[in-house]
Amino acid sequence: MKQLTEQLARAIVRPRSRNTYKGSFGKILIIGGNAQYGGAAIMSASAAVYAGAGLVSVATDPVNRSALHARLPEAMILDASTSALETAIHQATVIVVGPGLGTDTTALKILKRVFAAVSQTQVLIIDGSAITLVATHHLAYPQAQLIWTPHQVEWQRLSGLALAAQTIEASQQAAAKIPGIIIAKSAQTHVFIGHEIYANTAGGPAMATGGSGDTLTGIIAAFAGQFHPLSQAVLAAVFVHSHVADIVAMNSYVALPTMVIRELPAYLKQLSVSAN
Ligand SMILES: NC(=O)C1=CN([C@@H]2O[C@H](COP(=O)(O)OP(=O)(O)OC[C@H]3O[C@@H](n4cnc5c(N)ncnc54)[C@H](O)[C@@H]3O)[C@@H](O)[C@H]2O)[C@@H](O)CC1
Ligand SMILES: Nc1ncnc2c1ncn2[C@@H]1O[C@H](COP(=O)(O)OP(=O)(O)O)[C@@H](O)[C@H]1O
Ligand SMILES: [Mg+2]
Repeated sequence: MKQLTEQLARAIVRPRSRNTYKGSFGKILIIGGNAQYGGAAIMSASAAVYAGAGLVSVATDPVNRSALHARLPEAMILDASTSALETAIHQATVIVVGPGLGTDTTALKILKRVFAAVSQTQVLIIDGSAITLVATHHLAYPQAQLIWTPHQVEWQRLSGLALAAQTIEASQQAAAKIPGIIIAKSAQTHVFIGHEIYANTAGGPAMATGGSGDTLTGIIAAFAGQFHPLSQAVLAAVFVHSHVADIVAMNSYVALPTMVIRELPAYLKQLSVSAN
């Protein structure tokens, strides 16, 4: 087992080349946020913008329009229930589906449309409600570069492993049957990539607050849009999310997602200029 450390993040978060534009840093589409959980999509999109994504769009319930624009004018918005969803999917390089999507029939319909529209070259991050829907409805895995971000209960649904049975060995065996990268989130997050296992060295109980996982999806998306190879970008994102929360937690009892998001640009700048 390998450790996820700052060294890995430092190696991938480098200064930006001069001859670039917004299209050079990923076109991210976040799909989620129903009428109840609009905040989840806003946190995911905010994390993507603050982690350096070039362009971020949010496909959501239209009820979230004013809140999203007020909180995050950098993001574009579309109604997830219209054919604008398919158009946006085709234009995106990295897609997140699930934060605050919900698990009702509307959510299931949206998820099936996403799975039908994505292509093999696109990165698809499957989180939260989308994981629950895949597990409960036994959906076929889509053709894309998949990244799964289950918390322990979602991992139970997806892998069939009860919480007490989620040993590293059992989780690795279950992960091997699912295509893509699995980020098994907990107080001790493990990332399963092929035959390799990475243990996160950062993070703590200040992160135990709603929206922490939604925030992680945005950071992964932004890193996948900016840095290569994908596996290193994902590993760096997991570390950076938790490490920035640790920085916030030095002076704060809770590392609220919005606080972590606000700290991202300064930490990424620091990483990019520090010697390897
Ligand atoms: N502000 C917002 O809009 C928020 C929206 N959220 C969205 O709400 C939807 C449901 O997410 P939930 O995470 O509640 O998922 P679930 O609906 O799957 O609920 C998981 C349940 O298991 C419990 N639990 C026990 N052990 C746990 C563990 N180790 N890790 C996680 N949960 C554990 C939780 O308390 C919860 O009752 C997702 O789409 C998510 O993105 C949440 O992220 C919270 C914040
Ligand atoms: N006690 C803890 N120690 C370390 N990390 C934690 C702890 N509690 C939560 N986290 C992290 O916070 C995130 C929670 O994700 P998730 O449960 O999906 O949140 P949400 O769906 O509310 O956004 C994960 O990245 C998890 O590793
Ligand atoms: Mg979650």
